[in-house]
Amino acid sequence: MTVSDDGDDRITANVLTGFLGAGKTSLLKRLLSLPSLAGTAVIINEFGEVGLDHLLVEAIDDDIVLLKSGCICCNIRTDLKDALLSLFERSRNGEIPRFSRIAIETTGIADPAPIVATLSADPMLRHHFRVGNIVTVVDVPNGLVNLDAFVESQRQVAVADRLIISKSDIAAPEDTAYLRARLEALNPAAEILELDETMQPDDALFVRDIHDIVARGQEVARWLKAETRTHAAHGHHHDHGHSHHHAHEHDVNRHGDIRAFVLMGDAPLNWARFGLWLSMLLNRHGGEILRLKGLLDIEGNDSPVVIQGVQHLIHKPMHLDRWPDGVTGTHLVVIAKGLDPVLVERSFRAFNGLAQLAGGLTKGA
Ligand SMILES: Nc1nc2c(ncn2[C@@H]2O[C@H](COP(=O)(O)OP(=O)(O)OP(=O)(O)O)[C@@H](O)[C@H]2O)c(=O)[nH]1
Repeated sequence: MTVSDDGDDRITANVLTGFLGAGKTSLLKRLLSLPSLAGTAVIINEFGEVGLDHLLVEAIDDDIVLLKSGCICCNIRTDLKDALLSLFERSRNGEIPRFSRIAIETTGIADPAPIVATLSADPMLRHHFRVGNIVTVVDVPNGLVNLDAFVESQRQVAVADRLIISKSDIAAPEDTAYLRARLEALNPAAEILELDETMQPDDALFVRDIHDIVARGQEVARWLKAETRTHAAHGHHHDHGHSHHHAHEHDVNRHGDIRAFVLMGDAPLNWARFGLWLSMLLNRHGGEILRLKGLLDIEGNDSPVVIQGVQHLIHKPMHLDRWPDGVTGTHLVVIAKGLDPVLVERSFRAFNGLAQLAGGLTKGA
């Protein structure tokens, strides 16, 4: 086991998700061939009776646990827990090599949020594991259709820290560009990388995350870019009647009722009051909030507090040693399904003692 920069010696669990056939196993194989990721155990959740993927991931035979009892998100969270704890025990007993990281590849039709919830909410699991980057693969040939047809596909994109566009080698460049625009609109805080099967991924995909002190500033800077993106998307939305737009551009923000927006604070927040507001929001709307990430300006603190969560779970807040260049004030990126950003913004401002904005929300997508 390795001790990370922040002194946390838990095993990092990376969730790898993406729709059926998107290229998850292929990406995982390439990642596991990197020397720096050699000490990675794998759990693959197969939908259906016969699991084949484990035959494809040869490098790591013994450390693979195959969950066959259906979709991980609805009925086998106990299996996931058992599988994780069993791997942990076996490595501690010396039956299998020690591992410092675990990759959980989900079935193509899973909503990954409950997997993250299992990892972060179960006290035993939380003691041994922490959630690292959630990586979602979306392929160009089928990605758009899947996004339109399946809410699971939208959710996979919405919760991701990294979005991988696959199969651009067999697609038209304009389709790849359009998919990228859709992904940016759906999850403006994620990093988007194009990686086809012939390209070797960087280990940073798994390794560089918000827990890494060196990467933390960069990671937060990316979240803050979301503000510009949601803003641009918002403006775009109002523009869509103009005839000079390419046909694709008309519906780039069409992703059901999932949308990203940014809450901004123009004065320092009271930590207790903010915590209460957030608890109330998550109690009531935890299922609708797919992802929440941000930087908080807290009364009495010179530097910002980083906060992030998936659905109703908020990870332990972390400090950033200084404000990123050019950034001041609270910025909270919310990706939610079926929530009216104007109402969330109103309650955020009212509860935290901030003046209401004239004209309502200014930064919504
Ligand atoms: N041309 C091309 N083919 C790819 C790429 N990535 C994956 N494939 C192929 O797509 C097919 C499906 O890839 P997998 O890695 O098995 O996809 P998966 O997401 O694990 O699939 P399921 O586990 O069935 O959901 C395989 O034949 C891969 O070789 C890519 O970037 N370009």
